[in-house]
Amino acid sequence: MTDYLSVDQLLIERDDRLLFKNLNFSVSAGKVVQLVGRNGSGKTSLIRTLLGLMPDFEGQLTWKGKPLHQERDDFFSNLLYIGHKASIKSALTATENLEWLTAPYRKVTQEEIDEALAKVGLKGYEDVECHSMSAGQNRRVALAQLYLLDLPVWILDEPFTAIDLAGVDQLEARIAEHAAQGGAVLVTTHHVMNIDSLMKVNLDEFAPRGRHAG
Ligand SMILES: Nc1ncnc2c1ncn2[C@@H]1O[C@H](COP(=O)(O)OP(=O)(O)OP(=O)(O)O)[C@@H](O)[C@H]1O
Repeated sequence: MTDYLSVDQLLIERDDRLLFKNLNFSVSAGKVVQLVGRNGSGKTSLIRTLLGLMPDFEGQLTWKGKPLHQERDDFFSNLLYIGHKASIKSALTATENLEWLTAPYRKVTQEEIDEALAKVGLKGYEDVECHSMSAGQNRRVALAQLYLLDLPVWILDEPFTAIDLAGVDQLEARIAEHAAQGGAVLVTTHHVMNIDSLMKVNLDEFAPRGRHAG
């Protein structure tokens, strides 16, 4: 089983305040890692650290067994990251957003975009500017990338936010399908997921004493 990303003895602080330490886990082919923890426990900080946006940490981060900082190009060319804010530009249409978001990877056709938007329940919204869509619909536009890009590793920060029940079921099924096909997923969510290949990492267990949830 390919270990794509590994976190070894990771310690992260923000403003000299320890968020967590001694954190170890791997994001491997065929697995879904669900990152949980109370608000402020450091889930987004951990993702930002993996993305190279927070250089101050202790411990080792590896990509396919090699130091992540030396393998950034390979990491980013294999990664689909959908952040908490989902990177949707409100002045662009759903189609234009998806063309823009997928451009670094490959040229997608209008037909592919139409199909992906239909899969996330946005048939008929192809040419609608995102400022006239709801929060959940905006998130669905971002999630359409999960049907357009063939990248093995997904990092999804709170992907279920603002999504209705039907959308939640569909997203969960898509995540499970990706893992079943050999993909690897790191997802932060408080949503309870029923996925066989799921492994939970609870950051509260790695927080300093006295800062556990409760
Ligand atoms: N921009 C920032 N500058 C300085 N400190 C920050 C900043 N953003 C967050 N923090 C601190 O880092 C800690 C971890 O925040 P982070 O956003 O990583 O937590 P989280 O687990 O993702 O939280 P949530 O569940 O609320 O999204 C917070 O307790 C906060 O004190």
